Amino acid sequence: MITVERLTKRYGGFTAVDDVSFTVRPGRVTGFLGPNGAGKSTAMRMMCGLTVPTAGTATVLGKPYAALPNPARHVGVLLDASAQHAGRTGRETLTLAAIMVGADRKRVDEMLDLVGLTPKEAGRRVRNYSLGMRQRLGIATALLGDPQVLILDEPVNGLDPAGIRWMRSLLAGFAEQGGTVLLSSHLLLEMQEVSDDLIVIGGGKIVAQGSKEELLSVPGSVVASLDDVALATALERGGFEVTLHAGGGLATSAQPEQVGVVARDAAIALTNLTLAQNHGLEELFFNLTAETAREEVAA
Ligand SMILES: Nc1ncnc2c1ncn2[C@@H]1O[C@H](COP(=O)(O)OP(=O)(O)OP(=O)(O)O)[C@@H](O)[C@H]1O
Repeated sequence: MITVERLTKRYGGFTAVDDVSFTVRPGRVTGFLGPNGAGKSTAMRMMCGLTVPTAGTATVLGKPYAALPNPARHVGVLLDASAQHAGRTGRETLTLAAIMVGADRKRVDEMLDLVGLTPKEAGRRVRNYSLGMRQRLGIATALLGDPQVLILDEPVNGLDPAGIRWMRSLLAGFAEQGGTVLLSSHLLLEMQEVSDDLIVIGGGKIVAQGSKEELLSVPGSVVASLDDVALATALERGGFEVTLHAGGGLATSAQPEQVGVVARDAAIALTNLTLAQNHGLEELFFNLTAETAREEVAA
């Protein structure tokens, strides 16, 4: 469990993270989404004790990260896959991490195997790794201490399609065993696939949070009839919201069967009736962050 309460970070007069509160639950994969500069990395760094908050708190498993005894045993962190020592081999990187964490040395081979780095690749220096290989090594390091919580900044960045699929099943498996996963990504469709819960941030503020189902469900219908004006009046009288649909006809908060009943009672013939289309995370993302994106353009 990660609990963030009223977390704020100011750099001079600029507020990078603005009074942010959320909970990341165990047993779930939580996606942290937002446009460039939204404040994702800053918030994650504060959760891991790397950036000091101006105000508010972030706790992991009930304690500030820095107060956890041997934190890598509890929290696996991957904030910047490029930040690994370029002159060491992958195996050396993991072996050193195992010594520091106090993990059994045989975990090194287990983790290399888990993240799909071959013995030959593990023997190469990190400076010769592709971004995807660095991500795999970063994940191996994060998992080394057998943590209950994972905090991963853009972990699928640089992974090929097979790597993305592998990461998806790894994170789902981790959450299934009761682990807590927070990951940020720009890959909206990927987030839609992998996440159970979503937190959307824009301009340093949380603009939406909830389960994927809650955030992506668009209850309602699109309807056309022989008399849309009369149908709109009848629907509104029934307590439903009605707007003009961009593609013609009406969009309403009423479910198709409710539209059918209203139309029947008002003796209006329908010419088309469909469940409202769910345009997915991409549309949600652009709608929710449009205001901050416009501000950025205007600035
Ligand atoms: N040390 C710093 N000093 C001044 N401003 C900073 C500092 N660190 C981050 N910022 C600013 O805070 C804002 C949020 O940055 P952050 O890296 O958290 O965004 P992000 O959502 O992770 O973006 P991206 O997706 O591009 O990585 C940006 O405008 C950034 O320039």
